[in-house]
Amino acid sequence: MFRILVSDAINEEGLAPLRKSEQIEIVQKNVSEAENELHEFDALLVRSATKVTEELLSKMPNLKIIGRAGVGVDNIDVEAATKRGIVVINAPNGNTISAAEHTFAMMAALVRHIPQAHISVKSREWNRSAFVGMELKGKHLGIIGFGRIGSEVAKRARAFGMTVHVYDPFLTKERAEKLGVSIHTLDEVLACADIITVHTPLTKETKGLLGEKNLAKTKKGVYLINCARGGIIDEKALIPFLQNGHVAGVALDVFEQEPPGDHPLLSFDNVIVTPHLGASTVEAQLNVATQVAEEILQFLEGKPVTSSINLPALSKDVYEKIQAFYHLAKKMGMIASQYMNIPVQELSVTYAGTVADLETTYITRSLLAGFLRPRVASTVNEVNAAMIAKERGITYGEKFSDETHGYANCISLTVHGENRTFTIKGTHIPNYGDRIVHFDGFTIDFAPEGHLLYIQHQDRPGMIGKVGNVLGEHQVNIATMQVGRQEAGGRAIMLLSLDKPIDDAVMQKLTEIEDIDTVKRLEV
Ligand SMILES: NC(=O)C1=CN([C@@H]2O[C@H](COP(=O)(O)OP(=O)(O)OC[C@H]3O[C@@H](n4cnc5c(N)ncnc54)[C@H](O)[C@@H]3O)[C@@H](O)[C@H]2O)C=CC1
Ligand SMILES: O=C(O)C(=O)COP(=O)(O)O
Repeated sequence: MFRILVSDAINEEGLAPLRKSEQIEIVQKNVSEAENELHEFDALLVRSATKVTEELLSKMPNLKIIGRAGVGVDNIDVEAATKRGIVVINAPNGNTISAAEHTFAMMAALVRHIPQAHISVKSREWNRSAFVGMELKGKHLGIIGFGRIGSEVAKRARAFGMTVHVYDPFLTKERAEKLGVSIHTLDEVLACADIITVHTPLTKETKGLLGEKNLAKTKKGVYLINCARGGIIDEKALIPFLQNGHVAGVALDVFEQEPPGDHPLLSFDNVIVTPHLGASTVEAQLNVATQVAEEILQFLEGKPVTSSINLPALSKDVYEKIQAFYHLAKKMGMIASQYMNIPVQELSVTYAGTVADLETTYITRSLLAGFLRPRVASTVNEVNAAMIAKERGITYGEKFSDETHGYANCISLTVHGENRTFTIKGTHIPNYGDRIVHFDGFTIDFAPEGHLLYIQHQDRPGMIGKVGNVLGEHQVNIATMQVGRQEAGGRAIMLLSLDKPIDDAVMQKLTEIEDIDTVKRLEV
């Protein structure tokens, strides 16, 4: 049974996929109401109101996934979630149209003074000359941030006969051409625009992007719109520009602090505001809730998610193709980590054959997670494996090769430790399973499953019997056994799979057998 905490207002119909599952219980409470049961939740579903801080995460040790029914994840400490191995997903395009339409509604309201005129008429006034506006046709619109919403705003602006000027440092020429806009520098946009609208995420670079310095570069009489994130336009810096009339009007849907309380900007007649309504339409809320609910369900059923903020993107089709290798790689990582139980500096993974054509990033992350799992006390999975490896000074890299050793596919892992290197190779055979085909210099063939026992010994007659006797005396049943040697009478290995794990006493007995050099338990 999985428990999901829904801590913000999420569209009820959108939750239907989760409600259908008998394995899921949904609790709709805000975080403080759920204070005493926070440790029980497997998933958390939020919009922008819940602040998912490190402190909150520390109270939710069972949490595996955070779903954001919307775009912006600035209310979530993604780094802290990643460290804990918690997947963070969002619904990137469910509210695009609503946010673009709201931006346009704000633009029209701003230049035609609709909110002010509305208040005036409601106050029983009829003052037509006080609300003379400006046409949008023929005006220059500056769009800062040309992603999903910015580009939808541009389409609508063109329909209104506006000229669009875009600033987005990550926008390629090809995409700009395809969308029929020209790319400008920020200074060019600031200098030419009659109206500027921002559509970036809130990042270190965009915080205060329209601050004192850049506001001074805008045209006198400019209108500004922020339907993206509070703080992209610096609220404090804006005040003198409104006071001296340089900025003709501002439309804000978002604020540095939400709600903004008694903010000085609210006392300006030419500042029009909405309470973060960009995504608040029936359609957008149904879209984002459904998208996130479906993704959470997939995740809890052990399937891949497609809109993760902290995992490589993976479609269902791709997941189906890589699934087998993903599991094989994890097992290879676990075996290598236990076998090389010394500090290691580097993992090098080589993909050959059919696996080399797949999305190997994900497979490598799985291998890395498998490798770190026996070494790390905290949860380690594909989400935080790269971060934990970095913290521990372990580098890793991928290579591709044609050498499949006769198999259709082959994954090879070489672990570089202090004064020692270890290589393991594995293959996945459809309808047969995973096989380890090379182990530390030996050609071998065993299934990487369950309680494995590795023994390295001198190739002498009777060795198998001696090992069998010790295990038999201790009631340990051998399920399978594979042997390999480099040359007759030389170094040889046995890999046994046992029905139960063996304890230290049995290990000791095995080590005491003459001609046995090494005995290791490998749990997969
Ligand atoms: N008011 C509301 O209710 C809503 C607000 N939003 C917010 O709108 C914003 C845009 O959302 P989307 O278009 O979906 O995101 P997006 O990721 O599709 O687009 C963001 C764009 O900003 C650009 N960008 C990043 N850093 C930049 C920089 N330093 N300078 C200029 N451009 C930069 C990126 O290259 C990208 O093209 C986000 O902040 C999102 O949280 C989204 C939905 C509803
Ligand atoms: O999706 C976004 O980024 C939004 O800002 C929408 O926020 P909300 O879900 O309406 O609190």
